[in-house]
Amino acid sequence: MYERERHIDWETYSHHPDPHHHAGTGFSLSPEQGDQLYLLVRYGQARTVVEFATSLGFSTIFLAAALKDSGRGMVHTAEIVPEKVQQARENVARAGLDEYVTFHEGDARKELTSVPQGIDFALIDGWAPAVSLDVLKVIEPRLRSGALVYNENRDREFLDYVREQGSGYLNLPLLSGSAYKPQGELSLRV
Ligand SMILES: C[S@@+](CC[C@H](N)C(=O)[O-])C[C@H]1O[C@@H](n2cnc3c(N)ncnc32)[C@H](O)[C@@H]1O
Repeated sequence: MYERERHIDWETYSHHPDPHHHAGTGFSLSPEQGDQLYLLVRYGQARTVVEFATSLGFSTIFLAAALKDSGRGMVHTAEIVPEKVQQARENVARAGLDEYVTFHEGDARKELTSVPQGIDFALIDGWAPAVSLDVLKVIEPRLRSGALVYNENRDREFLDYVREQGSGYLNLPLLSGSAYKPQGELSLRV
């Protein structure tokens, strides 16, 4: 899944805002961050997990593995690029985790409105700052008290929102130990 990323010069890289321009590139989080997600989901005994966005299914696999290893649960994951959804389905199936994943193909702002109440854990990793905050607002009424939200890209609008006084979140920058994706933001819904 890292094949194309390995050839990107991140110093000079300029991101095209249309996700359909990147059908073959995962922009996947690091294995270290995958391990962090796995641990957080296991520790929180999460059952209902939401993910924005699937991409090629790398983070989905860590989230679903945590649910499988703790006994049950479902990852509801949304992705707007159809080719990526297809590849992610194959990757998740190859990992033997398809019964723990519901794929939502389309815009996460619409697709994630059908996720059930009582979300325990959410990964926000869309690389689209305004969309990240929109997605948080879509799922917010269904976050249980004590739910964790992990924003992988620390989007500015998102950080301003969760850090505002009285926001209903407690926040913590989380180091991943990875040079590629060094830091995320973990927010607890109070
Ligand atoms: C950084 S990648 C996600 C990486 C993934 N979490 C992983 O670690 O494997 C961001 C993804 O968000 C998708 N995306 C961007 N805007 C979206 C939207 N409005 N709805 C759904 N997916 C979107 C892109 O197509 C891209 O695949």
